[in-house]
Amino acid sequence: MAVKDDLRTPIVCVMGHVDHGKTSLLDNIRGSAVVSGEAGAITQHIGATEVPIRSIVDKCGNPGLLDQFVVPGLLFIDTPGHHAFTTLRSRGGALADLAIVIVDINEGFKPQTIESLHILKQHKTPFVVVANKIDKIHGWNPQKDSPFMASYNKQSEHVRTSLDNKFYEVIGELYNHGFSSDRYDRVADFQHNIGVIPISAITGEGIPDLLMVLLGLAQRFLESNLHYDATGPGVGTVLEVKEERGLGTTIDLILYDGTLKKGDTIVVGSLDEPIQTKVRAVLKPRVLSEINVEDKFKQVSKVTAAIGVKISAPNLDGALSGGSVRVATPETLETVVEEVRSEVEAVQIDTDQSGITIKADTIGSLEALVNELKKEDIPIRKADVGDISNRDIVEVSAIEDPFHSVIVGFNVNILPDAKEKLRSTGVKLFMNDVIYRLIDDYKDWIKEQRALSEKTISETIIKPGMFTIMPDCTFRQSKPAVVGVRIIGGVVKTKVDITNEDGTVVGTIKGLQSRGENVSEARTGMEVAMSIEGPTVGRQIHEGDILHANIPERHAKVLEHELYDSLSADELDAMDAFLEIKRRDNPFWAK
Ligand SMILES: Nc1nc2c(ncn2[C@@H]2O[C@H](COP(=O)(O)OP(=O)(O)OP(=O)(O)O)[C@@H](O)[C@H]2O)c(=O)[nH]1
Repeated sequence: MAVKDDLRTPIVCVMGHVDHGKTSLLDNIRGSAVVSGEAGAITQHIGATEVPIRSIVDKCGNPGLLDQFVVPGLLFIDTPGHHAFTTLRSRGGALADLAIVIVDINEGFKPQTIESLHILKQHKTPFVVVANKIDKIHGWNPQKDSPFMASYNKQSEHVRTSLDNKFYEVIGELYNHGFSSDRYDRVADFQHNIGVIPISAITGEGIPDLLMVLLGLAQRFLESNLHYDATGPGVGTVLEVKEERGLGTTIDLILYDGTLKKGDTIVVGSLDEPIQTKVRAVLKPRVLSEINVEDKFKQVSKVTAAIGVKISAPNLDGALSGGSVRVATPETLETVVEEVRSEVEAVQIDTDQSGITIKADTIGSLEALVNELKKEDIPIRKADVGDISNRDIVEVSAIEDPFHSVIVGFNVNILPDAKEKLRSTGVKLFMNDVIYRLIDDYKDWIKEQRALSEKTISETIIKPGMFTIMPDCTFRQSKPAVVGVRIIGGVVKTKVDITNEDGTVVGTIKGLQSRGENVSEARTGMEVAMSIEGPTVGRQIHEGDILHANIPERHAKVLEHELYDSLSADELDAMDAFLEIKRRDNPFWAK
């Protein structure tokens, strides 16, 4: 086997929690690849670093391995983070073919570690986990750039045990999140098991192993996806829209298929109409030897996937981070414009009649947020890219449903005038840079609000209650009548009117006594003495009568529509019995 010409370089993204070492890992991969020799010199792209296969194999100290691989190397996206991962899409999927989730072995899982795993699972992207900062384990004896096992074997028994313990905590946490995993050298089937590699981004220990495992993954799972057509029209994703001196607005993009040339007509995703423009220049970064040249970039006439390049072209102002860039010919232009438009609309338009409003910084992260909210059945009224503006607040404040008078912002800021406006409205705002934190916060808030409003309602609403006057238990005939009653459904309280089986109000409960003590309410099963203002026993009420708490129509509606789920079985029985009486004459009572 040898490198196949029609396979493009797999694209790799590094994800993980803040400070767990994403940038250090990328620096290490970039730096050590540079020093590893001529043949393996890395290529710096715009927004990405390419490590050729030869460099990886050299690093592992086993040139024989070269024959085993067919992919030309690995292209690491230079912007780390799950955010970059979600932003960088290719036709609705993730742009990255592979991912590395980095976790500080001494700190374990953190919110963004978990978020990264969720996102990768959703996109079905193959990944490895690296347990970083092994050099910080107490007593560690660093072995610069050494493969992990060689380094491990040089550690004392005590250090090895300490590493093993921490390592198995990582494995345990992965298990808790639904992933079966093991140390990479013990994984036989990477499709069902996640490989975990202990590394140090500072000393370079374990990095050769990481690169080898990535290559293995690429080869095993991606070969079929990596075929590309070098002569086909270029397709890419916008990494960043940037103002450059002398060039105007430019876009940095990762081209993941086909070819892109100077003079090509391209269609670029935008929140408005897709941008149609002509490539003025295709730019690559200058290499170190050309440092004396003034310009940061050099022009090339054409590039082929996978590569990171900068493009200068007219009218790029509205280009969307994470959006598509596609080369079109006069014949395909119309179709390509339509496809690019529908990619953007698919995220924006797929919203509900009523629901919350969401904002995110890029089209990719907006899509990730929409997906997560949909999974939770949270309705979305409007999904948009950009900071939270005054207009957003005004629009949302007009929504009556308090649960929908909500803005959820992912990785965005609130503009100063909007902040001002927010104070004078009832709009609830959630902002975070971890999607599932946002969702949890929103759900917790809803729960809290529901409980609060149910509590207020249930304190004022008259609940269903049904009781019978027990035989031989008339203690006083009238003014007030005092009788012994048994509660047979729901709850009765003082100051509540009561009706008989005809629906006629016969009096008001004045007091309740249980075992000689005054009580304010009595529940099903209790036998209490009840004083009733109004009736006389033997006339309006009799021993053996079944009587009901008189629920006003408005209360009955609230009970049926809002509190039904919170009523107990016996309360429901009492409710049904009461409704039956009221609806005998008027079937639409409380409907
Ligand atoms: N000892 C040791 N320190 C490390 C290692 N990896 C990273 N660090 C340190 O940890 C800190 C954070 O590392 P970064 O690479 O900036 O982490 P990051 O994940 O890119 O952080 P953000 O970009 O803020 O999300 C820095 O001080 C690094 O020097 C490691 O393997 N060993």
